[in-house]
Amino acid sequence: MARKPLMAGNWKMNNTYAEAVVLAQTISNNFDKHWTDSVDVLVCPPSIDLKPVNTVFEFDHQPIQIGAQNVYWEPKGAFTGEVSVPMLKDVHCTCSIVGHSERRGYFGETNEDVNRKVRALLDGGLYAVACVGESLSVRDEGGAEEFVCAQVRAAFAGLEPEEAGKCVVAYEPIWAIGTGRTATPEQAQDMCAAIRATLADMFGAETADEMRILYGGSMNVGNVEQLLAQPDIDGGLVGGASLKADQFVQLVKACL
Ligand SMILES: O=C(CO)COP(=O)(O)O
Repeated sequence: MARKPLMAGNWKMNNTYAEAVVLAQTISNNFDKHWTDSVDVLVCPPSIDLKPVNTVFEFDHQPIQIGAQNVYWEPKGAFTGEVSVPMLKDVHCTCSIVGHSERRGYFGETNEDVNRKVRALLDGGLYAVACVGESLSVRDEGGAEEFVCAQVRAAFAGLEPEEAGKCVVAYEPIWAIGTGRTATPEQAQDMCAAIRATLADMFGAETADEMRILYGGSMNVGNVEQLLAQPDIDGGLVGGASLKADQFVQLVKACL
């Protein structure tokens, strides 16, 4: 089964409100809505900018999805600083990133937290973009595949195959994020193949074959073609290059 690629921009903690609106508008102005016949496109701004960014895309009738960078699993209540699945749904998010290495590293997010977030998103009708990836020391010790596949198992523990099938995995080696040092296409492919084998073991080959696995980590217009040419890489989760409208649009076009 041919998987539809997904090109996703993770804006991280960048842009003021005005800058976010200008970036969304510039993407929209340079975007041909027919592209989404063959590629899904997702933008993940800071949560404060989800509504205005989506308003730009909806006003222009652009079929560009918006997603959050993080979510909490409780629906509402006394959880200062958190944002819930119903809140994301209310501003027309289709998904949230969960388990990004920056959340795991700086904010102590655990595999169990990631699993709760995946569960909450699916229960609320949204899908998860679950991030996995090893540090350089884990890779140098030769344990990268085992480490990453354990993260996949933990993120999707307890799901039914139909639920898992809605989700996306993003393989982001920590040593390649924001460093300009991309994994080689072979390194990325090998890991994405191992992730798919893990998904097949958990949910069956048919589901694993449907699920999209993205690569993230210094993806840019210079390396995107080679990465997308790999059989188990179905798109990208892009940080730095997604903050420049022209570059993000080029990355989308590379999926066509
Ligand atoms: O972490 C990433 C996307 O979630 C990747 O970031 P960069 O593309 O800036 O390396």
